[in-house]
Amino acid sequence: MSLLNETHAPELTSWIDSANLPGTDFPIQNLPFAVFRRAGSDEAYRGGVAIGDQIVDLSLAAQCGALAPECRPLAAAAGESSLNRFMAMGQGAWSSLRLALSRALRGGAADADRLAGCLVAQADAEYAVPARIGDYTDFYTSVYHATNIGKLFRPDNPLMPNYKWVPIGYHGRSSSIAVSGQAFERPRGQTLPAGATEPVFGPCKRLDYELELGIFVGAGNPGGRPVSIDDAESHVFGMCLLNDWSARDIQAWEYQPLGPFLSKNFATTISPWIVTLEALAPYRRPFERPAGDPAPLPYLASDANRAHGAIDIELEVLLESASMRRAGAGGARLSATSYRHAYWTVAQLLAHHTVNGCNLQPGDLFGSGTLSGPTLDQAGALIELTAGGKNPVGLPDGESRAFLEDGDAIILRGWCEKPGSARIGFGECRGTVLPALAE
Ligand SMILES: O=C(O)/C=C/C(=O)CC(=O)CC(=O)O
Ligand SMILES: [Ca+2]
Ligand SMILES: [Mg+2]
Repeated sequence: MSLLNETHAPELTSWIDSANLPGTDFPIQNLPFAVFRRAGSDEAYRGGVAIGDQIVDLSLAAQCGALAPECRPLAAAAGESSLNRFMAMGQGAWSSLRLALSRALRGGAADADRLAGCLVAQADAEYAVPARIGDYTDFYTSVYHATNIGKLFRPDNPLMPNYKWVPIGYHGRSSSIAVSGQAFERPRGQTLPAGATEPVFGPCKRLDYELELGIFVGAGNPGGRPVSIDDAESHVFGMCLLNDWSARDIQAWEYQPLGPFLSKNFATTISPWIVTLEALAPYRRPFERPAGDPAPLPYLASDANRAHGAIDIELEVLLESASMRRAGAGGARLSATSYRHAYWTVAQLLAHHTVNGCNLQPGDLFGSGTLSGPTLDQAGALIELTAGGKNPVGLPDGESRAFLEDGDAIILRGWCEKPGSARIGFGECRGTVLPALAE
């Protein structure tokens, strides 16, 4: 069965000119969802869809008459101050609204003038976390990250024997997830200095980022009713960029035996735009395991997952120091990789999460886990790029970084691109480190 439909046709163009420019993240084939309002206003936040450099205000679009009557309740749900009710409506609803918007935004659309009255420029907008995130789970799906970081934390046993059998994850903290633009104080906590036998308390000295994708659950499942691998993707609303800020010195001291706790729960930043799985359909590819690796257990395997379980999403991390920001120089690229290197697919993560009877709810969020690729320049965290801080990376302003300094901003970007298909972009995810609170 083809995953493609008329909304993916590469020749489609919009009556909004900026959506037709080469290199835009948001052509008419993308149509990602966010929650926004005019920056600095006290307007209510509402749902919108990106098109070029504009946002279609879905709360207005539901009433403007440009959409077919049967789609207006869908636009009204997606136009609320969080996307949860729309997410709960399921894949048929998401697909119907996407098709209606695609048709209404195409060149020559009959009611373009009505929809034109529902546009807000992205340059004038500010964003909110797009859903009420009830529960947040962070996975560990890059075998390269697991091996690299495992060597640093557990030199004798870098890749644990369970890794190739079970998708590893931990339960994170949903209420400290914020949208791109987040700034947070450097965390303080307990660490064990090298060679010491007792911990000290103070500001984190090894603050790191993690390049991840976020996966938003759409339709949930009741407790006791696992989702099969073949149904799993119908429960996924879409994907965003995610930075799992990590205090490595706090992590190294606290993580055994129950996993990360205060080292990762102080801040997590996501991009405002959620790109639907439907928009990503042209970039699906076969999911392959290296020869000799064990076949997944049957509940984690299916023909469809093998045929197109992986997704080719290009990813990059940039660092902008305070001095680079003052100079207006923009960020410098630290690394780039692709989501196609992941060891577990989105469908496997969701099937695994529910296999014990665990329920998922609309708006729940998964982190993919740090997305490091096979070579060192594809590493998704500083601890890997700098070999635990031993080999600092140089920056264009002459400074270097073993770990993050106060004032540093980390910018994540993601996009899909190939000949014969429209570019599908994720926008950006930016977060800034503030100095720690005074002792
Ligand atoms: O290997 C470890 O002990 C810990 C690794 C992590 O930092 C956990 C994590 O957040 C998982 C990931 O992002 O892949
Ligand atoms: Ca992580
Ligand atoms: Mg985190």
